Amino acid sequence: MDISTVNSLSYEDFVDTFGNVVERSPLIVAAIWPYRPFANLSDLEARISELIDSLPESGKEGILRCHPDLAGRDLQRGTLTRESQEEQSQAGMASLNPEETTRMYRLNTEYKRRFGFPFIICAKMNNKAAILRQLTERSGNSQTKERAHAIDEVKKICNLRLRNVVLPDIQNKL
Ligand SMILES: NC(=O)NC1=NC(=O)NC1=O
Repeated sequence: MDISTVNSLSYEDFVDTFGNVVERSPLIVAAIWPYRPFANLSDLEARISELIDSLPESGKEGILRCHPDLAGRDLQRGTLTRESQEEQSQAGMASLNPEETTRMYRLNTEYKRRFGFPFIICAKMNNKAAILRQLTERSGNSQTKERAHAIDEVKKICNLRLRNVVLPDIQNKL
């Protein structure tokens, strides 16, 4: 849809359409609906980013805790959201061998024990090797640095999900 269609949505339709651009956190888009009309896709992205940044650290960590592990319980059970399923599969998380699955589980468990939220990376911008490398490298970060890094990844995931629904700005001008 184009940005004028986005701006014409009722808040119910807006939340129905965009409610999962931040994984399992529809409150975020419900909160920015009153900022319409959005000038373009970038404006919509900026409003979401500003809302996230305005949250206290506990709120940011709450967003992080709404994300499923990569190659974790939800993937195994088939209970991932449609978006997460597609993203994780595309990054090879659904086709790990037993050794890789065990390694992901062990690293994810250690990461969650250390930080109190799951390891988050924009799967669509990475492959299996990059994800494992990042999970290892980022596990050494401070709480503050890692929370900020994870929020940046949430925004990348959000922006890609938005592009699946809203035509990028340039197409509106053609
Ligand atoms: N823990 C995660 O990073 N999860 C995810 N990243 C994505 O890009 N999709 C997910 O489900």
